[in-house]
Amino acid sequence: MSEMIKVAMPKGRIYKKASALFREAGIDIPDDVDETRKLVIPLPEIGMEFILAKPVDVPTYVEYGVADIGIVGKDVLLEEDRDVYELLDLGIARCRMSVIALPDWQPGIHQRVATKYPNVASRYFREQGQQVEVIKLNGSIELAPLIGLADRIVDMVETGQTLRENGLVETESLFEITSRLVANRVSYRMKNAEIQALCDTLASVIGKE
Ligand SMILES: Nc1ncnc2c1ncn2[C@@H]1O[C@H](COP(=O)(O)OP(=O)(O)OP(=O)(O)O)[C@@H](O)[C@H]1O
Ligand SMILES: O=P(O)(O)OC[C@H]1O[C@H](OP(=O)(O)OP(=O)(O)O)[C@H](O)[C@@H]1O
Repeated sequence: MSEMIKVAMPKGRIYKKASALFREAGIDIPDDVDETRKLVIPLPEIGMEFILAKPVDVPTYVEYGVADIGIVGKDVLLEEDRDVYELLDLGIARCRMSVIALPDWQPGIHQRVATKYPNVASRYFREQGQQVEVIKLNGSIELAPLIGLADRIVDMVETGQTLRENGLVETESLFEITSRLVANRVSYRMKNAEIQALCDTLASVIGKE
């Protein structure tokens, strides 16, 4: 008998794209979970249980092994630095992580950068030899340069609409971001057949949707 796989699934943007990919691969999962308040969704017919998590917490559940696998943006993996095994680039929820500024931005003596990704931003500016103060925010990051909290931000750009509507410009693109399938290291050994089968099934439809 094959073992049940516990999957940490991020609610929100990624869930919608991931569910389309699963369905394309012939795995029947709910196409939306925004309506439900239930956090643990048993799916015995496909041998899985979904744990509906905040995107940023997915690597934590997987590292601790309370989820065997998870789906998470590369941005979160870069920021959280959790010990998980990155199995597959799903090619979904594509965007980029960039440095963004007001069009007339000039490097000053004391520079401040606002971001949801303080570890990534600090690492990047250190590598560039730029001394900056990094300020952690949790959303609406584009506000920071508009109202004078920071000179620049590090944030996600997808369509560029948020930048355009707020008169901001992208000065550097740091990383291309997509969602990844990650696994707990022990689960990957103990439930290898099931996890590898899922990986192969998803791999066969990546980029086709
Ligand atoms: N335009 C985008 N802006 C931000 N993240 C994006 C974008 N496009 C794709 N992504 C991916 O989606 C993930 C964020 O998903 P979502 O916006 O649902 O969550 P969140 O805002 O981090 O979560 P929550 O609001 O629940 O705290 C990112 O980690 C990234 O990998
Ligand atoms: O290039 P675009 O297509 O405009 O997408 C980028 C925007 O989307 C995300 O914000 P989100 O909607 O998640 O809101 P938040 O910043 O409040 O989390 C991101 O932080 C950018 O602000």
